Amino acid sequence: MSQGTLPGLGAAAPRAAEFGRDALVVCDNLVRIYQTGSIEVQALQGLDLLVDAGEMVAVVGASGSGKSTLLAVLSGLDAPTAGRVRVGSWDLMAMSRRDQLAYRRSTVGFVWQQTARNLVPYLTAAQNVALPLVLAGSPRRARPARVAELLELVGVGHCAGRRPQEMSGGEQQRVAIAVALANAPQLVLADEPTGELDTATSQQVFEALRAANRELGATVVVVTHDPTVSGQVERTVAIRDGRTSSEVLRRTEVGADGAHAVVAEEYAVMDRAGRVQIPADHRAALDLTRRVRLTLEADAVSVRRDDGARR
Ligand SMILES: Nc1ncnc2c1ncn2[C@@H]1O[C@H](COP(=O)(O)OP(=O)(O)OP(=O)(O)O)[C@@H](O)[C@H]1O
Repeated sequence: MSQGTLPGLGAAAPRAAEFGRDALVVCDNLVRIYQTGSIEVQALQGLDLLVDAGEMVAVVGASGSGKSTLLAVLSGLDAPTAGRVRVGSWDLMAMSRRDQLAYRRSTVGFVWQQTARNLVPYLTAAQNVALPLVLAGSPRRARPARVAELLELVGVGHCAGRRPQEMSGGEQQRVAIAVALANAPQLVLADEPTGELDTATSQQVFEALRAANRELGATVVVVTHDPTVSGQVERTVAIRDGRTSSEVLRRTEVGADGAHAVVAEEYAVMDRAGRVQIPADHRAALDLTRRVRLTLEADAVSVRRDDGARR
């Protein structure tokens, strides 16, 4: 090969597209190991997740599967042990303390499960929503209109002058969403926001998150055990053992009679190394054990039991 061809070859070689280049949230092979004494817990074990700007995504999974750890990483409160995590233009692995503060004030809003943790108890709803505006140095004159707009958006304008103990749990959570939205974050993270609420109240809190998504364009990632919430978003991501294992996509179809029906389809998630987790019930039904036979077909890859000698 002559030396003269090398620059030409370099120019022609396709560059591997960066994983999730156009996504707002990129989690690439995230690992989080907690060390308590001699015990090591792998809370995230190579988790990949992409969320596009404007999406509303529910994250579900058994207790201990790593959901809260994922949200803590995305909120900038916790740092992963390895991997790559980016939100917008922020590389969360390489943030100084000052960056972390700026990130939390400008880019991300957070709603916790415990209603008491979200609001300052001795401030009214309006004062709670104004607080992040004050901390971000927003002009004093613009604040009352912004506060009123946000409280109206989440349906608790009537609570403006009340302190948290003078509101129901659902009202407090909706005020908490308004607080999270105050500085117009690109990303809103909610960890079990309806965990302490009954079904009817959960629906109101979910509607407030949906308003943030649809009307303000905020991208929302909500961790939930609540089927009322996970059943109403277009994408539900399931986490198992610190990895994304499956996704349910929902779309609305209009039938011949004009009626709307939601169609939900479940997909397994393939990681970047090509690994797919076969659900336990599928494995049990076909007695799939350690070794399986893979066959490439015209439009599918089949997975069959190894009927050869068991070793
Ligand atoms: N600070 C910590 N120190 C040690 N281990 C931790 C810590 N935080 C979480 N873990 C462990 O990491 C794993 C994942 O925890 P995580 O809270 O992310 O799960 P989760 O899916 O949010 O669970 P839940 O639904 O019960 O809130 C668990 O085994 C948990 O015990």
